[in-house]
Amino acid sequence: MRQAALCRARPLQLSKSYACRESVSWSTHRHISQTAAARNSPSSTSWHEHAASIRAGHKKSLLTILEERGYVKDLAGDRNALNKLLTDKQIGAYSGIDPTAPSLHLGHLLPMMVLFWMYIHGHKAVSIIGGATAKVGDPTGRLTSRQEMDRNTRTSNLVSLHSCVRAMWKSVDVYAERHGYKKDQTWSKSIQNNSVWLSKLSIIDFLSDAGTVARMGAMLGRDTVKNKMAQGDGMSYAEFTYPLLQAYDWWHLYQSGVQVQIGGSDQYGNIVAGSDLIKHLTPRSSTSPETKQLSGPFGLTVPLLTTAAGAKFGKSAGNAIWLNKTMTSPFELYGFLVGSADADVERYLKLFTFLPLDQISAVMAEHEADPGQRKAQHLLAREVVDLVHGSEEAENTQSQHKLSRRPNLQSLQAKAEGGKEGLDRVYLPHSLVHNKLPARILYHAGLAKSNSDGTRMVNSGGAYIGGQSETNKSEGELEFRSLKGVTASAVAEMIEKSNVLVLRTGKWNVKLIEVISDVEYEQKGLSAPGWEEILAARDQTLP
Ligand SMILES: N[C@@H](Cc1ccc(O)cc1)C(=O)O
Repeated sequence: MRQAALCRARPLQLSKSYACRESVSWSTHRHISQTAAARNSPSSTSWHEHAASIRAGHKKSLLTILEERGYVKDLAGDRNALNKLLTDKQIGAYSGIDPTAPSLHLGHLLPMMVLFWMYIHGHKAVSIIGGATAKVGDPTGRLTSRQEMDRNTRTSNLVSLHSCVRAMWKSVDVYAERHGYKKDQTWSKSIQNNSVWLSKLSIIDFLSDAGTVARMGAMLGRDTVKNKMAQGDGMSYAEFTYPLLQAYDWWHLYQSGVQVQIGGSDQYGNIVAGSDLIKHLTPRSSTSPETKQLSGPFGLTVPLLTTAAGAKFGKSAGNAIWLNKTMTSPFELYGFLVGSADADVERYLKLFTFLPLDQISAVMAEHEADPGQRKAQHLLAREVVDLVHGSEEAENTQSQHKLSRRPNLQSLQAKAEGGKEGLDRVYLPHSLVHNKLPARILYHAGLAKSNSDGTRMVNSGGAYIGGQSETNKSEGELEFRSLKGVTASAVAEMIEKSNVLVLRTGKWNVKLIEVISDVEYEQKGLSAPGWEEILAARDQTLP
């Protein structure tokens, strides 16, 4: 019976990308660059030698690294066997995401980080997008069923989630290199859609493989089933079967060496369902118990993160923080992370960055000496934006954030009076500034003769925006950066916070712009280049 099940399961077609991967031979060498090597392994030594130095206690094993950084909540399988497996052998690891939304969110990043660590240590990483499982919807931890999605939304979610995951994986290579882990051809990653195999699976094969292995007692005993039936909106047969579909994914992947599944802490039950299925469907062999254990499945769940205030991590005011920048701007992502509580930031640095632990301890010591500067939070925010959106975006976002801190007006004035800068204070109405390109604001503020003159100044690097310096402790110290690359929305966000904008052209021409409402501007009887046009347009639209 078991053999028969195996024979049916084997001929499942592999997806194209998978088939490609399979043709790449699995080298037994780890290639870790010099810098990382200094921390983790000897440069370019064989897997063998590296394993020997871990066994001798000279290097940390990958599992120890994961444990030390706080990634491991629960393990399905024996800890020491997994430790040995990850040390001795190049294996495959996977984590799945159902495309219930068009983008990854910050919560997805945690299990993905474990996959990234495995990847940069030479293990084969597989991201599964649950095109098939999303049609059923994982009921885990829910009391109410998900709203059914129409076909178009499902397809568009699938496509955009896929591109989001792909972008993440691309970013990881660059981010890893910045931290000393240099990519080589043995690094292997793939993204696969489980509808490739699940939609080809016949119901009879499914029932006779997974269906006969799963026991009703165990399935009915699961908290999700009990709670949803007793306190929730009941459970459909399809939802009840969800763990078996996920189990089948793993069984499918296991046959190509994917021995580890990683998931959020709520995924433990689904992971165990997969591990049980694999154990049942794997033919008994005459190998020793140890060899058998080492060839078996292992599950790893990451902790559920809650902020110091008890909210689910990755949600701000009840909304998810997305990794797709059209849904959550890098500025907002940075802002969310920079707002991390002092009690959380060290933990997050370990979980969401590749920074070595000694560097994290060093920054924490600096942070504790002067918590007001939020040095650790800024580092966290910058690293995560770098990982998700790349280093250029991270640098821009960080300087925009620094600029958005409200300048201290009094000391700015004092500085202007004492210094060479001719600081001129002007008012501008909201409509001339809000969501306007910086070049245009230069014109309205009287710093450029026209719109195009403003654009020319910005493009030639002759126009600047000022904000309060963070590095310099003297309050109100002005720091200028070029306006080139500063977006209208960054300026808008800045104004939203402080209502003040400091712009400079050339060396000395500085305007301190206070943004007031259109009504107040009119009441004050003020005018600025471009304001008449706004008034004229408004008068025309009046009844
Ligand atoms: N059930 C997982 C997603 C998933 C889908 C398929 C898998 O094979 C694995 C995981 C979740 O909801 O988070």
